[in-house]
Amino acid sequence: MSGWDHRFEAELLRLGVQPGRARQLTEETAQQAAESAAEPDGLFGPAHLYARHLVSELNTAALPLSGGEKGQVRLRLTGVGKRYRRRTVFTGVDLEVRSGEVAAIVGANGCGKSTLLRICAGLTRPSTGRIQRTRRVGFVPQDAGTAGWLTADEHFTLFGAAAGMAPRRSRSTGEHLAARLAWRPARRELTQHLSGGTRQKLNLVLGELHAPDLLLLDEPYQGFDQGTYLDFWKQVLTWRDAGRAVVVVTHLLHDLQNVDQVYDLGAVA
Ligand SMILES: Nc1ncnc2c1ncn2[C@@H]1O[C@H](COP(=O)(O)OP(=O)(O)OP(=O)(O)O)[C@@H](O)[C@H]1O
Repeated sequence: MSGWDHRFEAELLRLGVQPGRARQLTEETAQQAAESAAEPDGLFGPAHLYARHLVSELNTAALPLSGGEKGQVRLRLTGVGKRYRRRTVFTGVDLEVRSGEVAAIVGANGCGKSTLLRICAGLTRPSTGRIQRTRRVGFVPQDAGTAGWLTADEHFTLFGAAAGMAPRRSRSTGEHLAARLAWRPARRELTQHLSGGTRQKLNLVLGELHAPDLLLLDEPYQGFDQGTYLDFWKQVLTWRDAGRAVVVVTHLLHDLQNVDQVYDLGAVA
């Protein structure tokens, strides 16, 4: 075994993977590198980081769910916790969100709402616990993940391509979804020239472009005017009626009348 393989296996063991399974994963990884005629370092990056990534993937079991049937579980967290170095942000989060349901995550500033949503999206690794979710996930981060030098149409094409959509379909879907938020993207306008609220509309459309089964929204209405805010909640209810599962981080108590369950993260720290 190479030095990389040794470090990889050692990190798997340190992360609690059973010895037989760790050996099997190490051999499979070495084989993949050999088949690609590449050094594992070049193909997978540093051994310890790849081991952590793999363990996180293994702990994130995909729920075998698709389609719009109501009532099926789209997201399940069991005993999920997060620590940053010595600081425990939260522990023991159990949450289940089903198709046709809207869940709100609430709690004081800094209690870990955005961290929890990133964990649900698979972008942050939990320190403890297990996550199961459907494969088709849309994530709308708090800070718009858009590029200032692209137009809205270019965003639609780019994000659509990542989901395997043809350019024309991406653009027409994006424009249709934008219209639901009372926005008609101008053909040549760069995103950097859009208002904050309009950029946030783009962010929301991009999260929904590929018709995900599960939508994860981190305070998605920042910068919206009153009319757009109401359009947004109308849209949430449309998603729910279409059998999607929605998780929304919110600070606004009056939002809670629209949701099926409220998870107070402040209460579990
Ligand atoms: N990458 C990181 N490294 C270290 N600490 C982090 C990291 N990301 C978040 N934190 C810390 O974790 C805690 C939770 O942060 P998070 O942004 O999830 O809280 P929040 O409830 O969403 O806050 P807010 O309501 O202000 O948006 C904070 O103390 C934050 O400083």
